[in-house]
Amino acid sequence: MFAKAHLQTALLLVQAYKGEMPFVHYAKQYFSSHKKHGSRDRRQILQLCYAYFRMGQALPEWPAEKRILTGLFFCSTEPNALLQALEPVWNEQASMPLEMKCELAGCKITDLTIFPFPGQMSDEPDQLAFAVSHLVQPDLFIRIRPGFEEYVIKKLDKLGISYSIPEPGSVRLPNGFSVEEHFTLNQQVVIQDLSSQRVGRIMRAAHDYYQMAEEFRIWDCCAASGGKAIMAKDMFPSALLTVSDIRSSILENLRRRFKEARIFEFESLVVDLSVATPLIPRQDLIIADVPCSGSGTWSRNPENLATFDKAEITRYAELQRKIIGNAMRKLQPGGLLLYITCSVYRDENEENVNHFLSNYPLELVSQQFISGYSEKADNMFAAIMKHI
Ligand SMILES: C[S@@+](CC[C@H](N)C(=O)[O-])C[C@H]1O[C@@H](n2cnc3c(N)ncnc32)[C@H](O)[C@@H]1O
Repeated sequence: MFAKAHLQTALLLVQAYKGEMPFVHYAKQYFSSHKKHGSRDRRQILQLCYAYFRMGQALPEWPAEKRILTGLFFCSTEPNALLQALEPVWNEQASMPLEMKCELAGCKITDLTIFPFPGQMSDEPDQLAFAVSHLVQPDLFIRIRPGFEEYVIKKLDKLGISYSIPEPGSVRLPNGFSVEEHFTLNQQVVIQDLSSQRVGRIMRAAHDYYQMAEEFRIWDCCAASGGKAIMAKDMFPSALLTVSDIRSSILENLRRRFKEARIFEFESLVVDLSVATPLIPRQDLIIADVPCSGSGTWSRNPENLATFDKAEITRYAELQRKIIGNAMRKLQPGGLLLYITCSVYRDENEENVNHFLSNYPLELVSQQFISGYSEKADNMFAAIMKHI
């Protein structure tokens, strides 16, 4: 009976939500003005809402209630109490392959065009596999900081949890594992998606290929709280690091994280790169992990699958061009520009790289779609360009 009431609340929420803020904040506001929902109710309602969002653009002609239930069925990998209460016949088949679930639900797997604007995507992903990957919540990944490899693995073994090592230094953990309870966050390990860690390997390869000195200048020009910057410092400890971001509050987070990470020597500054270039020396490596649609990470915030506005792709692509235009003024001849997005849209990725190559003295070293969708990880794009 509660499940049916929760379904009605979820229906109300998903139909009222228009993408005005992250859904988690929207739902929080709703629950704070509707105190009758206890924590178990809230969990179930949210589960139903997210099941709906994970259906994204698929089967738009189906009524919203049916899309919630179908989403719940498709997202369930084993029988569970909520599905049992709402669709007991489907619950018995919860572990079936997706193709068979589709038959049972009255659709075909090719109807699962979950992802918005697939025609705008970079060529790389297999569109259907990519679309249905959004039915699954990605895993949690940590990067082990240099010197703590043995300690972390021993501790994970001792805890007896199920983990795996997709690549040396990376650990895949079950969602819900409390990293901070067991490790000193940022000192021993950093929470960082697998694809983001792979960007580090691209950075390392380019550095080694060009035989750059170990002591060189790095500028992380869109640093946020410093995920890429900490990784860069772990790879090149003697590099002279500058970090900047448009938001001073996020740089405060960065400074706290850097302290925990025992990184004390760096310059930090607030700068809006869409309109200005900071007064800093020319750099050997600029890391530009630019603001983007985030479309490669929508498995983590699936409400975007249902609400994303196409005009945002152009808005981001233009902002990215402005940012690179100003950052370029500080790239040393012979230096490297590492352009990164967590987008799957061509305009933010390959098209922007073409624009940079045509407008600045740059040559392409490599560009790569870092595909995470088949590994329960994010999807990213990275291009390395050299100042000629
Ligand atoms: C994708 S995030 C960077 C993530 C970060 N590199 C990491 O690994 O954790 C992009 C950052 O760009 C910043 N940003 C947005 N617009 C900007 C601008 N005009 N100038 C400089 N930074 C900007 C945002 O505040 C955000 O922190």
